[in-house]
Amino acid sequence: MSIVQQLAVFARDNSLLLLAALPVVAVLAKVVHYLNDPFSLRSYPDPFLAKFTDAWIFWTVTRNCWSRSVEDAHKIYGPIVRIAPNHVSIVDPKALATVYGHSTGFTKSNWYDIFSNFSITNIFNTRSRSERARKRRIESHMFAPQSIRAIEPISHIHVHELLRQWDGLIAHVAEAQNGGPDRGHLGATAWSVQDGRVWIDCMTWLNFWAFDTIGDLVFGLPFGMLKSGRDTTKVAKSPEEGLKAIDVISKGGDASPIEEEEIPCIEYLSARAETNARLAWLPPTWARIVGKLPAFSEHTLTGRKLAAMSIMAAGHAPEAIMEARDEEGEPLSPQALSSEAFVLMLAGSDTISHTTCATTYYVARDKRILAKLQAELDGALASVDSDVAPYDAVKDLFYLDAVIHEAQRVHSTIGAGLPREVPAGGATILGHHFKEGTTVSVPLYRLHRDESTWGPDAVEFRPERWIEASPERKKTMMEAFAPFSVGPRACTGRNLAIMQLHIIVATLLRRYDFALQSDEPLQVRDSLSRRPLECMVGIRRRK
Ligand code: HEM
Repeated sequence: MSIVQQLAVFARDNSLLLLAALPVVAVLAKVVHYLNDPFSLRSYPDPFLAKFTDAWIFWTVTRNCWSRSVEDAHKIYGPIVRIAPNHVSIVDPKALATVYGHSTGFTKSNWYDIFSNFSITNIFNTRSRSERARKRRIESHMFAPQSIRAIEPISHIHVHELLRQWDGLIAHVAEAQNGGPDRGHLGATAWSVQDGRVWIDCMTWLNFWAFDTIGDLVFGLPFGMLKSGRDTTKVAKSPEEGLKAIDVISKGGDASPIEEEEIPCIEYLSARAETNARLAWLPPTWARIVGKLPAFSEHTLTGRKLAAMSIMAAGHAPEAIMEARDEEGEPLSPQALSSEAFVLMLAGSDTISHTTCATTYYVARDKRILAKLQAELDGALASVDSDVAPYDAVKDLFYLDAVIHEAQRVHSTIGAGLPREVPAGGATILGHHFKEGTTVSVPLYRLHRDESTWGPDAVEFRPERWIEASPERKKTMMEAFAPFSVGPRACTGRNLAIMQLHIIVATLLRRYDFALQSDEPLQVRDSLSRRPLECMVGIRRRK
């Protein structure tokens, strides 16, 4: 009998024993990898499990406390912490320039690979410099200051619609006083009347507003969520049919009508983004296997439905995207167009609604801050004949700016450490040398709350800190403030985001008086984006 045959017989006769040995072998492999220390990271302090496996960070993200857990680890272990066998988290503003800056050669790590629909790369997850530069040129033009200003009137349409709905809800207060109902629903959203105010979940409404706006601004395709009060979007029932239609449209033809269905796209996008942020920490084969387990069945479904949504959006893509060319000078394929549409839809909606919700929460929690902001807005908008604040009238207001900065700092909508790979030849960060291929990140939530930069009141929401600071102090603060990240992979939509935030915060906080139901901290799902779960506010008209 040959040795192979002998092994086969042994395996057959001892299958149970071998099965039992598998976990032991897996653990031993991790311990050997740790002792071998291929990236020379053993000297860095770490949570125990993180020495051996990505399971610590996977579990942290699964429990929806990514930023908070990494912050806790830094509080215990100091500014440089190993959070996975090959991943070091560094809290120091000086590390930002090296890890994310221009010309340092760091690339996005393979954690981003999972963030693609249609299995092709997009502007968010590509690691190719030339592909990213090409796509960025197109989108930089779309989001340049002059392009943004040109679309401001479209942005106003959706703020007007939000005001119309909220004014309608406030009318229930008077009706309830005259014997009308004191609770009910508008679309899928609940309202109730109490203490002379109508109480609503502003997170839900801000989501509707942000999705309608980005759909309209970028694709000329408002979803109509504000009008219906529902998270609902029409998509192609069959993604394949949708792709064929885009192919026809992009070649100048007229596509025949395709069958459509309605999906809750906000719910699906959030669920998909959260699951991706978890699975991305697993090796690719494991991610594929785990993603197919019954517990993740929603993941496959949402992937298909969201693909259909991005296909619909791509069918309406603006000329700038439609005219884009690939490396061979060919027009982008329907899949590539849809993949870009997906990124813009996701990156440009949630982030804005989460930041606006957090700003509203922090301002409503403190009557002094609310009154001070309203006084500034009343002065600046006294002669403006429009319900919606024009950007020109509010873009340079000191206190409004300070409020938005402070909300971005304290809430940190993107609070995670965005993982980057050390380039060929290795890199030295704060005097520590890291080998090529090591993953490093600077956790934004922790950076935004580090007492060594922000002082003993770092966790407090105090907009005044931005106004009182001396020029030197302000410089130090700005160096540690990176809500849109920094360097070549920083947020492409930053100008649009800043304009949107000024307009919506100024308009809502001037028109309405806000109260919170309780002093409880804002509950968030803390994944790649820190998503407020619910924010119940009592509103009434000020004037
Ligand atoms: C308050 C709102 C926003 C915040 C806090 C924000 C934050 C960020 C951050 C931190 C990144 C870097 C992500 C990474 O490296 O993994 C990013 C990237 C990006 N953002 Fe935003 N963003 C906001 C709004 C927008 C808007 C309105 C758009 C466009 C419609 C947009 C489009 C993008 C794109 C395309 C990228 C990928 C850029 C690249 O990798 O080269 N974002 N954003």
